[in-house]
Amino acid sequence: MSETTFDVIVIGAGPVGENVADRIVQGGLTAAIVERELVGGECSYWACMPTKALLRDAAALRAARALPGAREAVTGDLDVAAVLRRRDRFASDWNDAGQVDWLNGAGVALFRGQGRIGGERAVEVVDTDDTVTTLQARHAVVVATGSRARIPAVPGLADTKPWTGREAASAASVPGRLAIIGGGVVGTEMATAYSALGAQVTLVSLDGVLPTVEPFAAEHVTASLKESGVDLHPRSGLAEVRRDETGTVHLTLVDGTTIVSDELLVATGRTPNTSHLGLEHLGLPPGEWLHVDESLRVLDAAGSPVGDGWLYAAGDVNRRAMLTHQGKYQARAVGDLIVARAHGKDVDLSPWGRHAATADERAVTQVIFSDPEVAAVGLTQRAATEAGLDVRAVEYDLGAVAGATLHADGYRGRAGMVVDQSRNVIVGFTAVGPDVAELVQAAAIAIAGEVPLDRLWHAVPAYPTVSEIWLRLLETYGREG
Ligand SMILES: Cc1cc2nc3c(=O)[nH]c(=O)nc-3n(C[C@H](O)[C@H](O)[C@H](O)COP(=O)(O)OP(=O)(O)OC[C@H]3O[C@@H](n4cnc5c(N)ncnc54)[C@H](O)[C@@H]3O)c2cc1C
Ligand SMILES: NC(=O)c1ccc[n+]([C@@H]2O[C@H](COP(=O)([O-])OP(=O)(O)OC[C@H]3O[C@@H](n4cnc5c(N)ncnc54)[C@H](O)[C@@H]3O)[C@@H](O)[C@H]2O)c1
Repeated sequence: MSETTFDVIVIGAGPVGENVADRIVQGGLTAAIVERELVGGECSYWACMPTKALLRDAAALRAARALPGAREAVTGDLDVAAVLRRRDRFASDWNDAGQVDWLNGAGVALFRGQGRIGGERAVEVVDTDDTVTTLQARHAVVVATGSRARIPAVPGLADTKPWTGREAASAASVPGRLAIIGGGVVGTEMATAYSALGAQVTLVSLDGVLPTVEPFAAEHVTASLKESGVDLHPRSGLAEVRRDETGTVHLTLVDGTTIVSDELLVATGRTPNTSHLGLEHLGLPPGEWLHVDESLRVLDAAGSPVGDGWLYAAGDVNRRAMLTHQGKYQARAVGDLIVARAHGKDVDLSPWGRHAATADERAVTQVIFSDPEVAAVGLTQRAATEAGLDVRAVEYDLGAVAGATLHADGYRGRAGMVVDQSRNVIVGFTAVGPDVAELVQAAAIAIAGEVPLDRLWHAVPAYPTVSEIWLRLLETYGREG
């Protein structure tokens, strides 16, 4: 019989669970991971990778068309079949053999099946033939079960069998007409992708496009979606929907507008994978997000760590920052913390300390691969003000920066930074424009490093690059003395 006792057991082998387990083994402990679907999770097969592959070819084409010389070499349209084939490759053809090899190489034991808490530090793994294997952890159990699409309770919606992000990411063909509900990140990226792939896209949103980013960035993306022919209903919701016998979807919006479409994508946020996880045995409500303390220990209803603190949660399931890279950052923090506690060593949970996931609160990075891209880190002006900070924000026309004019004719974009005036440090940065994705890491370093503005003047951007936006923002903010 194979080993069933491990130092740490991780439930869910998405990007976060994999990284927790890896960190545990690197720290000299043993780890098992339980996965009910594909090792690699949502990100590898139905989210980050395939969706970015769907967007990339159109972005390259736009870039070529923005240059008079290169434009002449573009003689046709996108080869949609080739785009989808490349997307399949980036989803590893929905085969997790490569990721399983990686787990094996990392020394992590894989158990396939549905994992559920079976008692203190115990995890039951239910196989497809209902065989139950009970695993016992010496130190900790980490829940990294992620999230899935939330389907709102709209009459007829469930019967319509709508697409979620999964189907949008893995579709075998492009529908003629695609209606999208939700103007958040998934809705906006998929409107961009499918519109470029030839679908007539309608986007319905309660609160506009990308409501959580800086308004100037959302305005650029909204204008561009309209220009590319997306039919926007930015202040409306879905009242009812049905799919007729021919497969056509009929939507009625709350304002009475009717829309006819071939497919419907629901992109209205996420719900946690915490049902059937045995949480009720611990007095926790199934189906809810897991609340955690600063060391990512799961808290009970009274706000105390479950048991003596043996249960942790990382990644989407704790809702701190639902992004792969932030979840992997949590994985590194919590993995090292569990190792430290197991060895009786001190843990450092001070802000920016080794075991603290401080960036979840202060320096979340995100790139939205819309057209144009949005790259942001830290707090928006609004979020900073709501957090009680005394901030001043400045913006600058990215299209006026020499590097940007060279990058593409007619470059349109904007960038802004939010400065905490009491400490003279940046707490937020946002850029919108073609190919701004790579700008965000410089800002992340400035924010996480709490680099004073006075010192930032000495980080001289090379000429002529888009990064000269840094100099322009500093000049706009003004230099003391
Ligand atoms: C369409 C879309 C595009 C996205 N694009 C990006 C992007 O470009 N960049 C980015 O940073 N983020 C992106 N995200 C977010 C990103 O996918 C998630 O933040 C990330 O996948 C979270 O990782 P996770 O490991 O916490 O959860 P998941 O990736 O959801 O993995 C959880 C794993 O746990 C397994 N599991 C669940 N319950 C059990 C159980 N009881 N027993 C056993 N196994 C279980 C699941 O099968 C799954 O494999 C996107 C999301 C969507 C929907
Ligand atoms: N590039 C990236 O980093 C990337 C890409 C895709 C997804 N993600 C992550 O995945 C997560 C899920 O994304 P999402 O877009 O599903 O969620 P979201 O929370 O970003 O956006 C959901 C949107 O749907 C709207 N909505 C909710 N109910 C509605 C209704 N009944 N009718 C109309 N609109 C409604 C909300 O107001 C919101 O604007 C996010 O955390 C996101 O950060 C990241």
